[in-house]
Amino acid sequence: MAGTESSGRGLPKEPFTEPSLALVGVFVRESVVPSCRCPRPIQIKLSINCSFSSDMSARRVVVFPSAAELGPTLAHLVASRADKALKDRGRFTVGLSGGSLVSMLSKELPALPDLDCSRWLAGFCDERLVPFDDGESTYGLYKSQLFSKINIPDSGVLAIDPSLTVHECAEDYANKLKKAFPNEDIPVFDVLLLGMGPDGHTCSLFPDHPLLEETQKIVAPINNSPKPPPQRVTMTFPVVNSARCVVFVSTGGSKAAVLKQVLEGGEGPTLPAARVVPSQGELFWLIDEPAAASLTVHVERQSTAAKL
Ligand SMILES: O=C1O[C@H](COP(=O)(O)O)[C@@H](O)[C@H](O)[C@H]1O
Repeated sequence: MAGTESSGRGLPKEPFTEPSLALVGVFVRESVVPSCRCPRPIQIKLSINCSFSSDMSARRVVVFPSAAELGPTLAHLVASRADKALKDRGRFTVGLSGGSLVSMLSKELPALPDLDCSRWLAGFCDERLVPFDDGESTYGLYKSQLFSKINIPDSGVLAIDPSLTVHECAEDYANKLKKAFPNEDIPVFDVLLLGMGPDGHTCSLFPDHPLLEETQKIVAPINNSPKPPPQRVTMTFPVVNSARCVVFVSTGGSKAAVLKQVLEGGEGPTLPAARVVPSQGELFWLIDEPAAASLTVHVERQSTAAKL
């Protein structure tokens, strides 16, 4: 929706547009129609409802010429939210995703000058249930490509235990999150970094899967992932939508069709990525021109390292 983009915590940016406006006028008076003998009250209700969904007003879709030009902005965004979190709460909590994000973050974060990750707590939005030395292990990839290059302590990384069964693993990881967020029923991450598959999945929340309706668990097991490997654990929507800031990164022409469906809607059930609507947080979609090729919604265009 053009002109209703927002920069933070659901507050409209510019031009100012009240996200929800409801005017209800009720007039009650006695009948003054001479021919009417009964002094029955006449009640007229006027109702004007202008509703803009707050999720739409909070979303920012930012398009870069290429993935290479998007990367530095992603790193700046993470670093700026980290600075704020460290000032406000003394630590920065971030949820990482696998897939194409691993290499982008591993290149861009260590390139930032003066990045201090000593008070970071990094978890995983989803994880594949494979040994850490398997090429499919998201933790394994981040350990070798990113954690080895930044000063995050081992205690600052919340990893799964791949020796457990998938159900035990989800429960164990949920307990680790609860321990890390002792004052919150649902962990509130400062930033969640998400990817989206060409089928519209995000985390390991796949289209038409019963896990999309999970409201009780904060982490769920999945035994039948349509994308290999089949056994995974994933954060659920209650956690994803509680974050202070959610950042999707989606690049390449193979994402164009699904991105259009997710950002503009269409026929059929709402895809998992479109169900990411932080209840009070920021929502960014950082995409490149090939991925944005079919979009008709309002987008912001940036050519180089932008400060978001
Ligand atoms: O399997 C997964 O895929 C998604 C999307 O990955 P991408 O390579 O298309 O960006 C990823 O976000 C998720 O963490 C991962 O487990």
